[in-house]
Amino acid sequence: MSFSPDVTETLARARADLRMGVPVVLTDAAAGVLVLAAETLDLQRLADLHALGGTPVLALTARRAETLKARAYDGDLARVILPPEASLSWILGVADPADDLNMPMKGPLVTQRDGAADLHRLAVVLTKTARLLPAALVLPLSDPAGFAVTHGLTRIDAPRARPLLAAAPAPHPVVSARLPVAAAEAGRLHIFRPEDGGEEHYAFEIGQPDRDKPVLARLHSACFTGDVLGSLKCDCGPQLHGALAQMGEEGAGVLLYLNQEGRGIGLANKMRAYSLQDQGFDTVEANHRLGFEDDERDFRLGAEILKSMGFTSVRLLTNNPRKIAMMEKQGIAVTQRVPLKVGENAHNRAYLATKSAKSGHLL
Ligand SMILES: Nc1nc2c(ncn2[C@@H]2O[C@H](COP(=O)(O)OP(=O)(O)OP(=O)(O)O)[C@@H](O)[C@H]2O)c(=O)[nH]1
Ligand SMILES: [Zn+2]
Repeated sequence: MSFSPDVTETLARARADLRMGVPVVLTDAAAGVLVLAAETLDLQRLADLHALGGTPVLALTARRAETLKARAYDGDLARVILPPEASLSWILGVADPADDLNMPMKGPLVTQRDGAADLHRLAVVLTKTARLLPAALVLPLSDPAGFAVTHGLTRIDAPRARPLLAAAPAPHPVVSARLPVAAAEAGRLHIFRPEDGGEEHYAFEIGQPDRDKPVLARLHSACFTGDVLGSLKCDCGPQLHGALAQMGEEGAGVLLYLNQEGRGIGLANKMRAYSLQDQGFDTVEANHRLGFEDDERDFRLGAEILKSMGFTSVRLLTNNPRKIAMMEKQGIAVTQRVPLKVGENAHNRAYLATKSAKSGHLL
């Protein structure tokens, strides 16, 4: 029967569970673990976790561990051993850097060095892709399959899930309609939806670009603060409107609006990063203190959408060489980089300078 969810669907369920604070079970041939997202943990579930016995660990990225001065024995990952009866605020304090400067002595944190960390790594990836703080409580289970059935928990078979997490499913076109806008009356908005029920992405097509020629294109990542509120902390709003204006003037172009808010960490985490920036950290340091990489976006998505619209080459409006490299790697030729230098102001000058110094953005 085809009624049961497949691995992609089960992963989407697991993310929704973690966002609600519901645990999930991860298994492979050798072991099985119970996983709870640190961010959505509550007192009752923490008490129940302690009552199960065993030694839970808090799995963190090596980025977060570095700030906490905890040893990461698993390369990109650290497994912090939970002190007996660790409190909810202790766990949140380790996961969330908001109070790092007020409470610099969270440790010393003892980290685990023996045993496999593969399921822990998957747990952290799940919290990241659920747009939560990248921190997961992990407890080994003796009968993981039975535990999942008894408690009605989503169970994920790690070996089958990993390849899917490495390559997000390509979104498929759902609908498109004519949409005249200020920059161009001949506009058409296309909606793309991923198979896993995740965020939809949009392509705004201006005019009728010739599919046999390089199209003027922009891969724009969502920025609610800049695009909608006109934030002065970044240059996203002026870039969005500058790109549309240029396409309008040329009479043809395609603007992809990718829902990868905050360079892929989500709006809540971006606001956490902004709080850290108010404490004096730059945009890259703030991401790292939270446990994220500088840029968590998957630009393959944009290439997939362009291909499904029939485009094979672009004149790309960007200052980011990584976008160009990723397009080329995914089989979209970038015949020209069209610089998009707009919107510099007193508030975003340092941000733009950091992007050029640390993230390779072109001036
Ligand atoms: N994490 C984080 N994200 C930010 C910050 N400021 C802006 N963003 C996000 O950064 C992304 C900027 O996207 P883009 O303008 O498409 O990308 P870019 O890498 O600057 O490249 P180009 O604009 O093409 O040169 C958006 O998703 C914003 O929400 C910040 O301080 N921290
Ligand atoms: Zn922005």
